[in-house]
Amino acid sequence: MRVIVDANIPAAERCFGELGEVVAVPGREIDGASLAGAEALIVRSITRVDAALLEAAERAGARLRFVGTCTIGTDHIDQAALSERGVDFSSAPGCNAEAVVDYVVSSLALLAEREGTSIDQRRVGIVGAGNVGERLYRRLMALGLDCRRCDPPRAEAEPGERFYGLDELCQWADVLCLHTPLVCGGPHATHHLLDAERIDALAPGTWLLNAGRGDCLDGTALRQRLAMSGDLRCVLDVWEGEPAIDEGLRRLVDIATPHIAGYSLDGKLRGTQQIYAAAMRCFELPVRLSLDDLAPPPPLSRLELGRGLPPWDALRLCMRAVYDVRRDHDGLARMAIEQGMARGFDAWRADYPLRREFSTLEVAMGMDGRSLAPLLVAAGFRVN
Ligand SMILES: NC(=O)C1=CN([C@@H]2O[C@H](COP(=O)(O)OP(=O)(O)OC[C@H]3O[C@@H](n4cnc5c(N)ncnc54)[C@H](O)[C@@H]3O)[C@@H](O)[C@H]2O)C=CC1
Ligand SMILES: O=C(O)C(=O)[C@H](O)COP(=O)(O)O
Repeated sequence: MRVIVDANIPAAERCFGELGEVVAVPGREIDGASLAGAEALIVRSITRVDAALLEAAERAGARLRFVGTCTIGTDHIDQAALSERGVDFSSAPGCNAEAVVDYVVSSLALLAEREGTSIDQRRVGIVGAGNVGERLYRRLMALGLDCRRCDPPRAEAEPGERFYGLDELCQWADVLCLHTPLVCGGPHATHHLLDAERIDALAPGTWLLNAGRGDCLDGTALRQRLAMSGDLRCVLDVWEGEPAIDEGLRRLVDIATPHIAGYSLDGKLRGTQQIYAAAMRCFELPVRLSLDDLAPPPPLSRLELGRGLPPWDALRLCMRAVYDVRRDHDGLARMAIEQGMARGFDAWRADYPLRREFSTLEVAMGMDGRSLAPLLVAAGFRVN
């Protein structure tokens, strides 16, 4: 069997090699011709799998029976077009949700440090409380922040849970985190959910983060507000028009990264493993590999904290030992200068430096440091 995989999928050969010949193609170059003879296609989010691609693939002699995306988001997949052709489909729900939460916590801590404040005084509004948003909600609440959620589909399905309307949340929050999927129609559409009117209404000093999908936020309206008054702090990981993003907007935001919030090795491997398992089930083969077989030991597995550090300084130190979001912000800025915006955006992602999740680090501390343990555990570390 011939399996076409996005070249940016770790452990692809090891996992999908169990099905047959694995051919790696850069995600943006997967077209009908490259699918000639293929029975399985494994992508990430940058390959649009729609009727046009499937028709071109059929003309080139593909006999697709399985399509999998090793990502949480599915807006790049026309699932109706697959189902019409009887092609099995699977995505990887939740695979990199922990990594996105690490990214957000790391970014909030950096903004607070730059302002000389602490994040535990902030009121955080989370828009989209699914695998990512709900984990973020729990982590931030455990860290002592005041958080509220907006999720109309969940509000309808779970009348016992407390959710807030978007406008109410925007008024209340001084930090707004967007974690919605891109949904283009229907009662809960998210395209430009944060439109010009809502962006203009944000109170000065609000911190705005988007790690969902770029099209959920009107980037032109945000650029105009930042250019006019510069009174918001912004963290953008996702953008309209990726990879050729608005360079003017990139320069104006405080933390600008190239859609890597979920790019921990753990998150990527979890995605690969979930799709490997789905593909094996589709072809009625045994699932032999687990995440433990794929994930190497982390380069830093244990850290011993000395005495006397204030709690949030200790936390920042542990976070930076595992992941420092400034690396990705600086990396994108450098790549944009060296290679131009679109190529630079993809170059940083294709050659992404190793990153592990907070949970891979065990923090040790002496008896007098025990009071730090709850904070570190709340942030996602293991302590002993
Ligand atoms: N920046 C990155 O690297 C990553 C981005 N993502 C994006 O984040 C999105 C969310 O991920 P998950 O939480 O895992 O997905 P999920 O499907 O578990 O949750 C999405 C949540 O959004 C809610 N929602 C839908 N429409 C809404 C609306 N109009 N307003 C508010 N909430 C709404 C849903 O009810 C659901 O609870 C993904 O669809 C993907 O597009 C995911 C992983 C990595
Ligand atoms: O899982 C998702 O959804 C994401 O947004 C991915 O983390 C994005 O990764 P790529 O598909 O861009 O490699």
